[in-house]
Amino acid sequence: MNYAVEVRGLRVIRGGQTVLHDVSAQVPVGSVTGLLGPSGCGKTTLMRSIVGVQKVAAGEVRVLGMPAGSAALRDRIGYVTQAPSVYGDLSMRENLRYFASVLGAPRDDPERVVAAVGMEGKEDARVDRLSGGQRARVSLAAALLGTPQVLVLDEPTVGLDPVLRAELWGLFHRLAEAEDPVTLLISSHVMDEASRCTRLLLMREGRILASDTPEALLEQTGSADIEGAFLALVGAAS
Ligand SMILES: Nc1ncnc2c1ncn2[C@@H]1O[C@H](COP(=O)(O)OP(=O)(O)OP(=O)(O)O)[C@@H](O)[C@H]1O
Repeated sequence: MNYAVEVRGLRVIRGGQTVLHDVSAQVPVGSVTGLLGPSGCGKTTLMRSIVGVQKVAAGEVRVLGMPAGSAALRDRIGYVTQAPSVYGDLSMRENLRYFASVLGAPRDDPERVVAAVGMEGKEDARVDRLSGGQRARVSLAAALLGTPQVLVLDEPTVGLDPVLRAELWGLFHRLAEAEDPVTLLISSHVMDEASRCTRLLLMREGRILASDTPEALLEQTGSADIEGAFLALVGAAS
């Protein structure tokens, strides 16, 4: 299998505590990989390590074959944090033009990404006057500029209504299935989003509990849903 992200023996210490213990994980190219686990288990820390903004104590993180944080990865990896990463006092159009110029993305790229996230007609409203879900889509649009090969999305669907959530998952799959596939790593603490992923990384207390397809995890644990599989794996590990 071809991997877009490879993590080996990763240890991260934050605030004097070890928050990732010897984590190893792979994200296959063109997969929609869900990073699932309870609040505080280390999902954001693992994502920060993958995008190269986290100090690591030990281990190795490679993205598209290069060490995480390499300059060559800057325009190949898009990262959407939980906190809005766009300017509230600018419009969506102004934000996208600004980020496109920083990235050296094509001039018509802002238009393309506005359409990709279904925000046509709202480009000129100030971002801080948009709803939470609309603001989430502005951040996602900014991450799509320049056509990155890897997208790392930290809880992108939190607080969104079910229709919008389904639309965004549809967009994630279209990106993954495109001719030049985008690899997506998407965190969530909502286990019922697991069924929308092609692969899962289940995390608990700074460790990877399991890494497989949703179907394989259900079969392996004999569970009816991923929440049941998670509990079975926790039981087996303790
Ligand atoms: N800036 C920080 N300084 C010290 N410790 C931190 C810091 N940020 C996070 N931590 C700790 O690291 C651990 C992992 O946090 P992390 O944010 O990676 O979890 P998470 O799974 O993403 O949680 P959530 O789903 O709530 O966002 C937690 O125990 C948290 O308290």
